[in-house]
Amino acid sequence: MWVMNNMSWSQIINFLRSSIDLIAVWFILYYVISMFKTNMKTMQLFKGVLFILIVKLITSVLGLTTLNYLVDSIINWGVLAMIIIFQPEIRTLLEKMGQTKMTMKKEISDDEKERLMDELVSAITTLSKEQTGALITFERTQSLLDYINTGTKINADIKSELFLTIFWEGTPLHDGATIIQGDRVACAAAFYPPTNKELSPKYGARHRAAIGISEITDSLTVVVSEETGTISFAMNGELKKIPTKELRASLVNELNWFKSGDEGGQAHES
Ligand SMILES: Nc1ncnc2c1ncn2[C@@H]1O[C@H](COP(=O)(O)OP(=O)(O)OP(=O)(O)O)[C@@H](O)[C@H]1O
Repeated sequence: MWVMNNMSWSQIINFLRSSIDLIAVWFILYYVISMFKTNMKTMQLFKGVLFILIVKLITSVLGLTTLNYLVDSIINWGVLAMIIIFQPEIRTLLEKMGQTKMTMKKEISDDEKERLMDELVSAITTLSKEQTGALITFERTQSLLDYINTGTKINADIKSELFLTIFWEGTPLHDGATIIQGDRVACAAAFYPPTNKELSPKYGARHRAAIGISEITDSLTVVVSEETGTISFAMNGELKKIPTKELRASLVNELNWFKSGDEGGQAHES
């Protein structure tokens, strides 16, 4: 109160301006860092930029003019190159800034979520038992619109029969991935950039695609192997085998649809 009494209006306005400035910078940094954390490609970029800045600092301090000139050229052209190379990531970042929660955009009752979970578990379990290869991706906070656009839009209810029909080998849509946005099946036959990681030879193109999308977005992809029927989750660039009995609990846990996180933990296998 004493401080406020002794401040002129212009000082108060300056103080508020600086606070808004700082809060805005904090928000931008927060979003950029959260993007880096979930995206391997941008994480590598972050390390690259950090390396160049350190080299720039060293060359300036030591007065290494030729090297300094070279680093300056890299920085000047690098900004343009980064905008071109990381155009999808920049778009995702801007989209993310304008959204609140992508996973469940509209209010859905817990009963309805239980029903959706039953449909998903039933579909994935059947696909696994019948050794039908499948890729099912759940959008989380980062938009998958770019990848939905590579497939065939469906915008249908989540139904077990729909997944069994999509991934049946006789249909034109069985090749590629199905993407789920909230409580809707957004598309089928989507194409993902495969990972370049070294993987065991037992993993083919389907598993590479699942890991690939999990490296560049924070999505969760369920992969069912055609060869073995094994169910795996691809998240944050890693593949994790999921025993059928744990499928429901693992999905509930990863998708975070239920507030307390433990509803529907029992497997309801059909
Ligand atoms: N880049 C991609 N994006 C989306 N789907 C893909 C991609 N590459 C392959 N697929 C899907 O994976 C199928 C090929 O899987 P492949 O048998 O090579 O993989 P796999 O990892 O060995 O799996 P499985 O254990 O099921 O045989 C394709 O028919 C297609 O449906």
